[in-house]
Amino acid sequence: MHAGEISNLAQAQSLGEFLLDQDCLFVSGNSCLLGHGIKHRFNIPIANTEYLVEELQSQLRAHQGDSDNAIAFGVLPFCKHQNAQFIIPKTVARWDKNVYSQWLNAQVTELDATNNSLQAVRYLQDRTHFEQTVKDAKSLFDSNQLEKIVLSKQVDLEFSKPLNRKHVLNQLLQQSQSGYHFAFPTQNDAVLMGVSPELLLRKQDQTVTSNPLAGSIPRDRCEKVEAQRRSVLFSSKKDRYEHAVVIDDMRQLLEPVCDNLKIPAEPDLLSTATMWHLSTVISGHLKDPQTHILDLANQLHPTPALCGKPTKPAYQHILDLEGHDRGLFSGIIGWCDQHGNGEWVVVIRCGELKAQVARLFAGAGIVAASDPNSEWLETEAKLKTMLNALSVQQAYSSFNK
Ligand SMILES: C=C(O[C@H]1C=CC=C(C(=O)O)[C@@H]1O)C(=O)O
Repeated sequence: MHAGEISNLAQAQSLGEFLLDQDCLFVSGNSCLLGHGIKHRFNIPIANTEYLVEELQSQLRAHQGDSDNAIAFGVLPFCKHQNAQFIIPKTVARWDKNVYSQWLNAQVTELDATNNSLQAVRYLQDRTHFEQTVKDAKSLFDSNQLEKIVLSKQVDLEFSKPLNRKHVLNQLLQQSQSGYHFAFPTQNDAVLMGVSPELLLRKQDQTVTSNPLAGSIPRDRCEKVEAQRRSVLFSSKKDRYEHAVVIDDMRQLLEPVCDNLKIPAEPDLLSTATMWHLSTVISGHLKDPQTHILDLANQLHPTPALCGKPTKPAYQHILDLEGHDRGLFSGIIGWCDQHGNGEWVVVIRCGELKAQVARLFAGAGIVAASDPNSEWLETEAKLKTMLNALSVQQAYSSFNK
């Protein structure tokens, strides 16, 4: 199942429609990997990485057909006691991103956007709850139990009519030029879609690349304010520390398995349509060419950008403090082939769309210097990627007044 190349609209149009209940999408740079139809869907527990990789490889072999390099799309949950979901598509094609965007855009009409209003907003963790968890977490830093923890909220948006998922995906592509757009039909008849800014791991032969993010500030329309915010973020001791905790953790895991691991001494700034982040691009050359991408990705996951440091106690405190299962949110999503190459990003700036409800997720890294109110506002700003794609930014704000 070698991925064929789709580079013009005429070629694309001959393929019919993108069907969100059975097609998978993963966008990286100018290229989209598209899986059409479901040949085989399966689950694998993620608690044991060796088992995960062996089972995945054996499923790919069993369903490779006449291909010499079958591809699976998948999503790993946040919790290590749950299962990853995988899909081996009937066909796979690599598209030029612009061609894919035009093709998708041609499948939605303006009518799709109208007459669907926001009826209710239900927080699984509301502002009071979230701010209290930040305060509780701060007492754990005082007693030296933790260096960092990522706390999150989930919110259900209920609409008057079933959501037009294709329209929402189209909006995500139109509104966010950069980032890794994804769509994956989950087992419970929902579609997980979003645009993640954070590359956990890419592997092509012996080369691995990662782009961890941690430390954030919302964007602003005014160029002057933007410049101020960039400089505040870049020089913020609190955000630099939040970032350094993630980088140290990744270095520990990648250094022993890579030759020539490159990690810049200082972070850079990366922007999405709504946020600025501290960002570091890490690259290395794998010592063992046989290493499968999920060998490493499942060990790196969850990094302190989604969980905390030390990982195990942070994870346990997240369960206690948040009080709701994160499910696939803050997991990892991507694809891999039979040679163990692939690309996985963290499941953030996204939503699970099911019938009339969109469940959104947003988290923030908490360290000793965190302020509960600012962290809540940061999570609100992070929701904007999906609120804008759902065209409900204003309606959502009026529910919060
Ligand atoms: C947990 C999220 O963001 C993570 C990724 C980038 C920056 C983050 C931060 O600055 O807190 C978070 O660690 C989210 O967007 O829901």
